[in-house]
Parts: sequence; structure tokens; C-alpha cells
Amino acid sequence: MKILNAQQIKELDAFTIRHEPIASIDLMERASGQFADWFIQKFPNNTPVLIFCGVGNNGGDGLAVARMLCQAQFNVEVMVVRFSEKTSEDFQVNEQRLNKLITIQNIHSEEDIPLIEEGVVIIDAIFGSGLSRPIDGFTAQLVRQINHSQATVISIDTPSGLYCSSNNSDTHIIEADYTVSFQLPKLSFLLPQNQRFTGTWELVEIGLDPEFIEQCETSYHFITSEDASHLLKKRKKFSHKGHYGHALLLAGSFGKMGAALLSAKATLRTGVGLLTCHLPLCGYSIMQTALPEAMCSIDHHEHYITEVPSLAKINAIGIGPGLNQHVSTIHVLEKLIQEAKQPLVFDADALNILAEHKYLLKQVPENSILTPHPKEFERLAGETINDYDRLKLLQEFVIECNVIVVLKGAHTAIALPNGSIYFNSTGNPGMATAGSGDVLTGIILSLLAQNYTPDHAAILGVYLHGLAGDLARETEGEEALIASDIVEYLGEAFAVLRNVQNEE
Ligand SMILES: NC(=O)C1=CN([C@@H]2O[C@H](COP(=O)(O)OP(=O)(O)OC[C@H]3O[C@@H](n4cnc5c(N)ncnc54)[C@H](OP(=O)(O)O)[C@@H]3O)[C@@H](O)[C@H]2O)[C@H](O)CC1
Ligand SMILES: [K+]
Repeated sequence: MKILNAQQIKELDAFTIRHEPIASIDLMERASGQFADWFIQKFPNNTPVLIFCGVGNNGGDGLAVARMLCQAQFNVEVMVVRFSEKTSEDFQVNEQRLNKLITIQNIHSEEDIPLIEEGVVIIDAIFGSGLSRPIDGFTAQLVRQINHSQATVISIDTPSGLYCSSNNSDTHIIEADYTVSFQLPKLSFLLPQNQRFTGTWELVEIGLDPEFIEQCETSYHFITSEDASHLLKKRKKFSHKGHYGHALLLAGSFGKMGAALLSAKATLRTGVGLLTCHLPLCGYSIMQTALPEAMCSIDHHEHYITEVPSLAKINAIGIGPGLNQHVSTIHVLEKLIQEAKQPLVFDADALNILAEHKYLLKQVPENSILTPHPKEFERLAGETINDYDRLKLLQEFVIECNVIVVLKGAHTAIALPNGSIYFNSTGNPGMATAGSGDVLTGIILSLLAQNYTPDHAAILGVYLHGLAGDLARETEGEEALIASDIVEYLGEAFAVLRNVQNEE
């Protein structure tokens, strides 16, 4: 799914109106209807509702929602925030329609701002995607008061005051509990720094023109279940393990064999034909006992890896989980980078070695996959001042190094060598736990070995990892969830994606 900027959203809106065709006011009615349905599902109609409406189309949505909630027997109070003399046409129509049902109140200055009573639910329809400058004056005071209140706040389309795709977090912005946005997510929703403004966000479909969306150019995408299911290949009836590739995993050191084990299990559970693990001597019985399906290549060193094993007949290579940064291991990484013709995935200490030895980073083969968490990315690429800045650095980094970076987080960002960024839609805070990243490395390695292209392996791998985590949460909850659970639920995650495929 594409992520569009405010200008593109405006054009999409206009195109849909011209080509569906649908009157602008009816498109607003459809959007507001979707919001109202969401609201009615969530709150009983004895909930007192206070709606703050701006004077543009976001405000128009607010007025239409007010009418719909009145018709659904909610007790609704509406206040129009008169930050401008200019009102949009669809705002005016909805104002007239609502006037027939209730008395609309107005806020012209700070004195008009009401006390927000306890138990009230606020709908924020002050500004939407038309915001063009930071909120100021009495509207800023209103935003402060809403944020200081105990009320539950639901924003229509976007938290008022938040730019769709650039940084303004030091200005006045509504801190919503929920944001219900129209059809496409905004870039700002996907960045950690804006979580306190968006709260939990959801999308509602409003029938915007798919062909127009198709031809919009953007670097930013949001991975939906349909997107992921399109990437998933079918296994053939007349196939054998040779068809599903041979993965090589270089992992583990004394005290960190668990990381190698988790990664190896995930590689196998993601459908690879064969897996060889290259391990230090101390890992031999551990791996053979805990994971009989994996073959072992054993290093001469007791505690860490010092040799590159044979790369013959290997389809993809993963390196990093549970490694260390001993000088001999650095040589292994160097040799591997020079010799490997297969696709590579780098994680954990392999990334730290690259960060410490930038000349190695320059030699990493094109299309290799790097899977840093934000701190590891900082070590690799440098510091940034905010999340937008980091996104820009991420794009510059992948373009310059010609690699794929999987920047892990709540919405893991997969940056491709052409600068496109895919944000993941699965996963939960329970996955912020030891070994979770090792599992992801194993999943991606497995897909690479099965001949998925590196970009598909990264996108599908990240999606599956998050989906397995979401399924695990259903039984384990967030606190008790451990990385092994993610591996256990991979089978169910595949089943969910297969169902999506079959439904299409
Ligand atoms: N495309 C869709 O998906 C649909 C969207 N809908 C809703 O429409 C809004 C966008 O509405 P729009 O009228 O474009 O803009 P806003 O309501 O967000 O803002 C209104 C005007 O306010 C002015 N403005 C901007 N920033 C400030 C500020 N800081 N202080 C004061 N005034 C400000 C600006 O006008 P200017 O001429 O002054 O620049 C805005 O135009 C979208 O979010 C949805 O909720 C439709 O209902 C359905 C389809
Ligand atoms: K809003």
C-alpha cells in the first residue's frame, strides 16, 4: 500500500470526485460514515461526545459525524473552532444539515474554550491533511487544554496539528488515544516520535480511486497482508528438499549459543531444504541435541568462529547471531565478504564489526541485507536528530552502500537500494525481547536460500516475523512472549498468509 503526501492526497481526493464520479459532499459523507461506524462499534451511545470542528473539510467531516452520532442517539455537543473566516463549501453544507438537529457553538477566542468534563469523549476534527503551518493563537490553547484533560480523544484522519510527512513535533499537536484515518496511512504515523500524537491508529476504506493511487510516485509503502501474500511462493507437489535451498548460518559463541539455535530453528521453520550451521566447538552438542534437523560445520576454536566453512552448494548465508567481535571472527567476516557469491544477511555482531571497520562496509556485496536495530544503525550510519532525519539518512545509506537495510522497530522499515522504504504492519511490543532479532535473521536467511529475491526476502520475512509474534501474543500475552514463541507460531503465520492468498 502506498503512503502519499498531503498534496497527493488532495489530488487523489479531486481525481476520485471527477472520475468516480461522486460529488465532493458525498465523498465527505462516505468518509464520515466510515468514521461514525467505527465510533459506534467502539462506544455505547450513552457516551457523552464533544466534537471540535475546524472550518475546512476536516471540520466538515466532524460536523457530518456529529449528525450521524445524533441520529444514533448519542448526546453530542459541537464546537466550531473559528480559526479562519474562510469556511470550505462542504463544511457549510454540513453546518446547515447539523443546524437542523442541534445548536452548534463557536470558539472565537480563548474565553470561549469550554471546561472539559470528566467522562466525555472528544472527537478532534480541527485540522486534517490541509494543515499548512503550525497551530497558533487560541487554537493552540485549545489543543493544550484537550491534551491536559483526562478525556479520551479520537482524531479524524490525523491528529490536528501533525504534519503528514515532515517534522513539527515541537509545535501544538493533539495527543489522541485513537486516530481513524482515511484509507491510506500518513508517513508520520509510522515514526516512533509521533506515537504520542496518533495513539493507536486505524484505517477505514473510503473508496478513493485505485488507478490514481497506482500511478502516484512515492518512496514510502506500508506492507499489507495482501502485499505479503503476493510475495509468498507456493510449494510444488513434486518437489524435494533440493528445491528449497541450502542455507549456511555462521553464528554462536561461548555463552551465546542460544542465539544461533533460535536463528537456526527459524531458518528451518521458514521452509528451507537444508541448513548447515557453522559453530565454534562448544556449540556442537548443543545444536545437534536441540535441533537434529540442522547439520553442523564445526570450527576448530572452542569458543568463537575463526574459519570460513566451505561455501560450495550453499544458496544463502547468514552471519551474526550470537557471534562476538574477536579479531579472528573479524577475519572470517572479511573473507566471507570477499568470497561469497551467494546473497548474504548480516546481523548483530556482524553489523558491529562492519560499523567498527568501515572499509569492510564498503566491500559488502550489493543487495546484501543488513538488519540493525536503531542503535546498530546509528553505529553504522551516524547520529540523527529526529525520526525524519533518520529516515533520510537510511535512504542515503542504502543508496550509497547499495544494500538493503531492515531497520527494526515497531514499524520496521525495509529500505531498498533504490531508496524505497517499506514499513511493516505486523508485530507488537511483546516482541521486544531477547532473541527476537535472531529469529528474524533466520527467517530472512531461509527465504534467501529458497531463491526469494533479497528485497522480497526482507519484506516477506519481516512481515512473517511480526505476524508470528502477533499470533503468539494471542496465547502468551506481551510480557510472557519469548523469541521461541515467535518460531513456534511461524507455521500459523504461513497459514494466515495462505488464507489471504486463497481469498483473492
Ligand atoms: N482525500 C480524502 O481522503 C478526503 C478527505 N477529507 C477530509 O478533508 C481533510 C482535508 O481538508 P482541507 O480542507 O484540505 O484541510 P483542513 O481541514 O485540514 O484545514 C482547513 C484549512 O485550514 C487552513 N490552515 C492550515 N493550517 C492552518 C493553521 N495552522 N492555522 C490556521 N489555518 C490553517 C488551510 O487553509 P489556508 O488557505 O489558510 O492554507 C486549510 O485548507 C482531510 O484531512 C479529511 O478529513 C474528506 O472529507 C473526504 C475525502
Ligand atoms: K483531525
